[in-house]
Amino acid sequence: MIEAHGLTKRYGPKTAVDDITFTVRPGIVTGFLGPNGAGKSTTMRMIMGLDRPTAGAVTVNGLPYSHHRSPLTEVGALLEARAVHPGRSAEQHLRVLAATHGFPDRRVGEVIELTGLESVARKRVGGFSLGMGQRLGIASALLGDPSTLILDEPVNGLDPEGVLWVRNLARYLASQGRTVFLSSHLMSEVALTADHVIVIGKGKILADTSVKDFTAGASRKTVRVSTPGAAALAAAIERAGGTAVAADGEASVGRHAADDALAAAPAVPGTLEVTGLDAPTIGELALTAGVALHELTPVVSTLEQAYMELTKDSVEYRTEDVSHVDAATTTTGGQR
Ligand SMILES: Nc1ncnc2c1ncn2[C@@H]1O[C@H](COP(=O)(O)OP(=O)(O)OP(=O)(O)O)[C@@H](O)[C@H]1O
Repeated sequence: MIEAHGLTKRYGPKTAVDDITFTVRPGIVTGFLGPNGAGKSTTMRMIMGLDRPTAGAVTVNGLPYSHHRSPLTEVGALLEARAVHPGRSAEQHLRVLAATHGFPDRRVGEVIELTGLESVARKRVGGFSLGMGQRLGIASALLGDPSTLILDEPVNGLDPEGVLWVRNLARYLASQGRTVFLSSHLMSEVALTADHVIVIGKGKILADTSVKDFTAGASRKTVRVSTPGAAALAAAIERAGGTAVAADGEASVGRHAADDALAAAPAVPGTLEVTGLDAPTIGELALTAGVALHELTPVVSTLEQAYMELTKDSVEYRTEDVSHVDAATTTTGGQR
C-alpha cells in the first residue's frame, strides 16, 4: 500500500509535483499515467526516498521508505536504467545484491526463473538487449520478495513479446496480493494492464479512477451530422436536449448561435458534432424539421483520445506532428 498526502516537490521555481493525495492499493495493478514532464518519475522517486518532498508525505506500508528497517523487502523498484557492472553476469549481479541485503541465495534462482532469465543468467550484462536489461531490473526489484512494486515505464523500448511479458507479470504479482504501481505514458497500455489508473498532469492529479470507469466515460458517443440545414437542425437538437457543435471546431452552433443563424439563413450548410442524442433520434428530428441529411454517423471516441483530452492542457512539450496536435485537441472527431 502506498499513501501520499499533500505530496509536493519544487525544484527552484518549478513545481514538479503539486500537492497530490492518493492511495495505491494492494491486490491490483495501478497505472500511473501522464504526459512527459507530468511528475511521474519525481513522485516515484519520492516514494522510494530518493527525493525529499518539499511538503507533504508519502508512505509505503505505513512508513516512509527510509524508516523501514529492511526497505527492499517492503518495496522493489524499477526506476530508470540502474547501474549494473557490465562485466558481471546477471546471476553474479543478483548474487551481489542478495548478499549485500542479506537475502537468501536461493532467491537469486527464484527471481531468475520468474523473470525468464535462465538462458542468459551466466552471460555478461554488458551485452544484454534492452528487454533483457529490463527483465534483470525487475528481477532485482523482486529479490527482496517485496509486497509493493514500483515500475517506472517498464514497457519502454520493449518488443511486443516483452510488453506482453511485463503485462502478465504485473497482473500475476498483483494476484498474489502485492501492490503494483506502474507508470506509462500510454493509456492503451495501462488499459490492458491495470485495474485502476491515476492520471497526473503538470504535477496535479487529473483522474483517480478504475480503468473500467475511465473506459466507460471515454466511450462517450457523438454523432456526426452533415446537412444543408445545419442551423435549423442544431436548433431542433438543442430543443430536444442535445448539444450541437460545428464539426470544424471554429464556430459553436449552440442554441443562441443556431437561433440567430436560423433567423438569418435557415439553410446554412455544415457538419455538426452532436452529443446527448442518438442517431435515430437525430434522423427523426431532421425529418420533422424538414431538413435533409447528407451524413449521420455515430462516432465513439477512443480511450487514447479521452486521455489526450484530459491531459491536453498539461502537455509540456508539444511536437510539431500535426496528427498529434489534432488528436490532442479534438475528442469528438473519433474513429469510425
Ligand atoms: N532534478 C530536477 N531539477 C529540476 N527540474 C526537474 C528535476 N527533475 C524533474 N524536474 C522537472 O519536473 C517536472 C516533472 O518531471 P518528471 O521527470 O517527474 O516527469 P515525468 O512525468 O516522469 O516525465 P517523463 O515521462 O518525461 O519522465 C518536469 O518539468 C521536469 O523538467
